[in-house]
Amino acid sequence: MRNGDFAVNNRFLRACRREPADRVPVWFMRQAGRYDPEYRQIRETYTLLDICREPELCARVTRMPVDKLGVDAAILFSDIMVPVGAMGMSFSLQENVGPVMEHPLRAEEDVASLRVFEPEEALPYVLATIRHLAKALPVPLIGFAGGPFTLASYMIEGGPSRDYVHTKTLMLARPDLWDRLMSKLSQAMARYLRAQIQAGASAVQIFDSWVGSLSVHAFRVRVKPHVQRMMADLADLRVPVIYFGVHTGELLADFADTGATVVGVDWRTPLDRARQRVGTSVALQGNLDPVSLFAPPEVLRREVETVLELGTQSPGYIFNLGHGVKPSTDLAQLQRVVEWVHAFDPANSPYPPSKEERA
Ligand SMILES: Cc1c2[nH]c(c1CCC(=O)O)Cc1[nH]c(c(CCC(=O)O)c1C)Cc1[nH]c(c(CCC(=O)O)c1C)Cc1[nH]c(c(C)c1CCC(=O)O)C2
Repeated sequence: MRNGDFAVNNRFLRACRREPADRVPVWFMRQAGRYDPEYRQIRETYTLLDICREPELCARVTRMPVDKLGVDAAILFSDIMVPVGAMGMSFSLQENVGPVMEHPLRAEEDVASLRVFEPEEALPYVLATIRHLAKALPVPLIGFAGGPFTLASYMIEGGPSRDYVHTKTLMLARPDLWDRLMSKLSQAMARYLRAQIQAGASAVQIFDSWVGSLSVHAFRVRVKPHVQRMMADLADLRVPVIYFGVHTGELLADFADTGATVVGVDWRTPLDRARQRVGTSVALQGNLDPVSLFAPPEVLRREVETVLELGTQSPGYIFNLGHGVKPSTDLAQLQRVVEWVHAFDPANSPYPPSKEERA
């Protein structure tokens, strides 16, 4: 049994499929993290990668926001860099910086030596965590992987970047090598996501967080075919696949055309405009500005309702932030947001859905 099968009426999975749900479903990117004092306490003893390698602890951390916030889905606690290690590249996760590679990828041989790993052999602890969670969680579990552009950017830059000069230079100067790198990354991540789904994940999200740094043309020619292949590789499993990045306003139509079930939207693009761009074949997820959580509650409430009103104008909507929860966020603000989202009645929205949609 796949996690989530227990609830055919599950609101998160229903919204992914653009089916009517009793309430608007809500979860938060980075919902397990430093805003939670209990998480910070665990991090005093364990590194992030220690947590990932310890299935019982990792399952506990994954579950914490479900119990504390009342969200409608859990996201596996891990990091997009975990499978990069399994591909043969060493890295560290540096506090307030992000992933830093031991040796950045630059040459032909570096791409050739990347391993398209076997998930059960290379990352058994991730799959053990999912199996553990699939039995115990009261809500669906979202598995995830990094998108090929975002993973390539960390590998090539050697760490976080503002302008992706090395990454884009390789893409422009060596399109053949770039395509080989994209092929390996998308194949490895599709296999990894397949293994997560087979272990019990009910949906998966591809975090291509930084792909919005590309022009529409570069995305179409150099990245989109690989994302389409990933989606096609997973299609037989029939679970929702969410594709997300920031600064992707101009890419949204192409995102919808990858074969994704759900398109994640950052806070810059209003959801009604996002809907015009993606059409009606996908669900939308997003897109409250994570900084809104620092506003006084009454201001936050208006921000949440604006997002809800725009999101619920068409079927298939999942409330989320436009990017991850910031570490200094107040946990009580997240609790309030969940409460307000669940109290929201799409029928009382200024843009009520049709009778058919609410049937
Ligand atoms: C780009 C990216 C990374 N990792 C991830 C992305 C894509 C999402 C995004 O765009 O934010 C994905 C990720 N990383 C983590 C999760 C866990 C699940 C969840 O969302 O709750 C997820 C889904 C844990 C983590 N991964 C990381 C933390 C930070 C806290 C810690 O070190 O314990 C967490 C909770 C470390 C990390 N790892 C990465 C960054 C930029 C950082 C932050 C560095 C810092 O601010 O200290 C790479």
